[in-house]
Amino acid sequence: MSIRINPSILAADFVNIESALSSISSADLVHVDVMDNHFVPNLTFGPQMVERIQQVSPVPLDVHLMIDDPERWAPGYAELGAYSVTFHAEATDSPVAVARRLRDIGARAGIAVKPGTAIEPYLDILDEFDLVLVMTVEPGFGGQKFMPETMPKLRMLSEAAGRVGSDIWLQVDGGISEDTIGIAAEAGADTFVAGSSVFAADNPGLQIDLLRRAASAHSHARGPKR
Ligand SMILES: O=C(CO)[C@H](O)[C@H](O)COP(=O)(O)O
Repeated sequence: MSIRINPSILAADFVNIESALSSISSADLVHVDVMDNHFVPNLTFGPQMVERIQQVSPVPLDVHLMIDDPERWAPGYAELGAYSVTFHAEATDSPVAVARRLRDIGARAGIAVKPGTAIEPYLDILDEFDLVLVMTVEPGFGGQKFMPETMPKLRMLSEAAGRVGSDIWLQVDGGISEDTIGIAAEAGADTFVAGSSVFAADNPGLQIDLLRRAASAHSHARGPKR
């Protein structure tokens, strides 16, 4: 199974963003956290900054919208060229409509769930999405502790995706390090967001390799591990 390591620039030096981006050129995508201080109690940046990141990034953008009203805002991130755009299930009553709009524009459409949000309502409509993000911390801040109690959701997603033969990406975000990435890979994740563990490392490129190796050692075909 393909493994993707997506460093989160939330942990990067925003004043030296271009050099931070060049240090992670061996990553698969760069994870870009958009926060509006309404959906989460933190504020980052909006489309103008993301467009600039898109222009200078050596790898495609994986945009994670922690914002209200994704119906209004999400399409703009797809239009500026983000490879994937993920919005929160808790922020909309029309997740399928938002995902279809993102796909129409040409982005991979992702849906994210907070640690306390059930995944069952989405298992039968997985084909509407290209990515499901299971948050492994409460969204809003980097540097938090990985929550292993979120792993049953990944196992359910992995089984459901295996049953229907979907190539959907199963992403985790929050507290991902060499110590925790294997737990998430074992549960079925294939796409890993890592902020502090990559950008606090002396050599972010080497850290990406180490994370990739640790995930690969625990990854297995979709469904329960035999
Ligand atoms: O979405 C996020 C916070 O809401 C961040 O992407 C996430 O927390 C990554 O940071 P770290 O790896 O330091 O936990």
